[in-house]
Amino acid sequence: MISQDPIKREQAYVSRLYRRVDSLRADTAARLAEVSRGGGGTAQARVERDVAFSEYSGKLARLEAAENGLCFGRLDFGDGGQLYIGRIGVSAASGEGDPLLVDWRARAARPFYVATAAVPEGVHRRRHIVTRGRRVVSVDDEILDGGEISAGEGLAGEAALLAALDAGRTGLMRDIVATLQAEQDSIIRSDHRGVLVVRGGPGTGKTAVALHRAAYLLYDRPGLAAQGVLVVGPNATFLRYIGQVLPGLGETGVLLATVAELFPGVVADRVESAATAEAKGRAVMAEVLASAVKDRQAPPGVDVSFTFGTEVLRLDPGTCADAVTRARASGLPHNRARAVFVNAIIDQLADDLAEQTRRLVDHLEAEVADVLAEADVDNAVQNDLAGLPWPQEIIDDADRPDLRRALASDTAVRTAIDALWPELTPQQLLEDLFADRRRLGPQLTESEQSLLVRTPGGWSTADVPLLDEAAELLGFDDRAFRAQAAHERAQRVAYAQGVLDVASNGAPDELTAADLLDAHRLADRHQDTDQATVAERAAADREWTFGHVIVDEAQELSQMAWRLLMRRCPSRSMTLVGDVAQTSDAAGATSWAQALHPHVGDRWRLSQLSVNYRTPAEIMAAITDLLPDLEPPKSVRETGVPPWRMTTSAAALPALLARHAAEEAAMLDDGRLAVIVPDDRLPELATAVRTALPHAASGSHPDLTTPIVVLGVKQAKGLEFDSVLIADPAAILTASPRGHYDLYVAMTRATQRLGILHPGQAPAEIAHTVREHTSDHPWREISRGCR
Ligand SMILES: Nc1ncnc2c1ncn2[C@@H]1O[C@H](COP(=O)(O)OP(=O)(O)OP(=O)(O)O)[C@@H](O)[C@H]1O
Repeated sequence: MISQDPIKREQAYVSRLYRRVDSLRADTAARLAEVSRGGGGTAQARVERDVAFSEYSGKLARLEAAENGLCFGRLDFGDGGQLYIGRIGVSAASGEGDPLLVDWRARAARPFYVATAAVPEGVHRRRHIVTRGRRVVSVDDEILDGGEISAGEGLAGEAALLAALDAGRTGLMRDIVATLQAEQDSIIRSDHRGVLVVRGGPGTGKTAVALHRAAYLLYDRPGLAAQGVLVVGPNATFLRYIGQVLPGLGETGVLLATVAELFPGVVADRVESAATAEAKGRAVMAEVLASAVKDRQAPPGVDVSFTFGTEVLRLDPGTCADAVTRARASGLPHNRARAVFVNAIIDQLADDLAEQTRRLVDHLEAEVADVLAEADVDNAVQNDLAGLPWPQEIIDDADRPDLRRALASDTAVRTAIDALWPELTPQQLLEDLFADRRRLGPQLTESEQSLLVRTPGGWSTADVPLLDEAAELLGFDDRAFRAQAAHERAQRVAYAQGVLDVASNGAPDELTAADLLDAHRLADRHQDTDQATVAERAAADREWTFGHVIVDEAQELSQMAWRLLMRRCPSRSMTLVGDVAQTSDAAGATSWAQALHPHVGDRWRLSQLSVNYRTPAEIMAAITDLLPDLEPPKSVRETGVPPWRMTTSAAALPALLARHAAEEAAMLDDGRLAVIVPDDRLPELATAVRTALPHAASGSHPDLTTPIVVLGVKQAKGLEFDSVLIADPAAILTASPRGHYDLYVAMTRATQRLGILHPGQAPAEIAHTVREHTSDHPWREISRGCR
């Protein structure tokens, strides 16, 4: 029993914290308003204003985000010291003494997550403070240095953790800063700079850990915010589900995207078969594309001739082949190497033209000499004729640039060059490649070629990594652009340094630009003023490279998608989370080593999460026959509510599904129910559910915050609901070669209850592990039986 005193005591402290945060907020808002009001002025004043604006608005966002659950813990140390832990760091108004609140990411906060009775880390008591709004509703203490090791040893703040896990779901993922567990904390704070793989079964907190690691790195590595963090998820529904976690932690500079969204300007909405997508995802496609580009550089087998003015110019295959060799030897991508090719061709044409002209002049001279010899012309006239400017003096070295320019701008010459080495966009290259099976090359089998050939129009998700690969191979001739950008940036840095020098001469207690930034960051900020956030700029720029990339459900990525992501992160500072057993995409990874070896060899680190926080033990016991070789993570809790299944006929399934969904919906309070169905039955069964529950959400972008949602099994990946009702498990099992994994994902989405309706006999995979129910009201009876 907890007496009221600790609650009162903590309330007093928490209220004091909120007062301080309110005052910081008011102060920051006032400064922001002041900055926003200022207009015009010198360039220097504008730079200072932009800097202050972005700093104050960031600070205000962090203060606003900390409103809920501002303070959630207290550490009492054996030596009498005390620390309060919360979402942000808060210092006293005087700026002196210990902080009033320590940011959960600070080193000092670590014992809150990792101290145990076995290794108390100097902590006497760990207190979880639970608040509702600004009110403290309970506290929960653990004494760590008392010599007793409790049954829940291994879990930090067991009561607070279980309360969080039992709470109803809202359709949006929540942060877990108050109840992070030690194994999760050590991954979040890992100082590993390269690729960190986080492996774990369903519900082990992989997604939560990945997002908290992003927040931690942004706190711990100050330069990272400017480079940006990319979080890649498997689909748009999942990204909406996790979308509030980082803003809720005060971090907004993170781009959340699916792979399909990573080629700016392309909307990947073309539908194609799983087999085609799988074929497009294989690494061999990189070779196919490289060959496709080479094909477009192939020298002709016969002479190419065209007219230039009155001359007929000819390019023989040997000349073209030499130019191709020189261009390829440059090592530049196709479109940039084109300049080398064009130079070589124009050089050759200019030589040919000079040679033709010389021959013409020789011929003319000979003719004139003959005429003169035949005519009786005196010496003086002969001398005058010899002094005339003959054409060979027109095409001398000084004239060559003009001649080259004339050649290069001549339409016939350009048409000929375009045919030999065309400038290509990634879209053109791919359209042409897929339009003609002869272009598809020897790396692919006949059946693979058949999967890829198609009529033009639109792009699929699996096309995006191919477009990106093509963009790399083709390049974009941006030398002039880059030189100009480098020059402008150097000017901005010099200018910004001047501003900082002046700004740092202010009064000692005034916040100045120099306190916040160095000249380089200031210069970049200044450039960004009309460009919104780092995330928005990164989203619009295919060549943006991120400081850190997080991939959730990383097992879903094809080899071609891995290549794209590696290009976005040359530093290879990455956190990859996933469960290879949950791969449903046939192009996805079956082992981490296989996926990563081509990019980082064996230079990656593996961490493991071992506890299932989502799925209760009763439901985990039901999946043992589904994937018998798999060792599932241990559930942290039991609910006492076993899953159930019910036999029906195929004809009766839709109506029965609607009825059971409605019955469960009525029992949900404010929780969430998902009806998970085979992908190809989604429209039909969603319509059926809506006859009983008209507000049930479904479709390609269902609103997960509605109480009932009907999802295809692939859409359910990564999500969770209080209750799950699965329809037609046999169809899920047989829909794809990875059907077992799909049913495994579906069954592990529930935090409380699971029901399964199967037309005909139950599939053997669940027949013995899930109890059959024959009554009309299984939800009610099972819940009643458990009371
Ligand atoms: N330390 C924790 N405190 C409170 N809740 C937690 C904790 N760890 C995980 N959870 C909760 O457990 C649930 C599962 O977490 P999460 O979705 O991150 O798991 P996952 O491993 O990504 O699952 P899956 O691979 O099955 O999609 C979430 O509701 C998450 O908030």
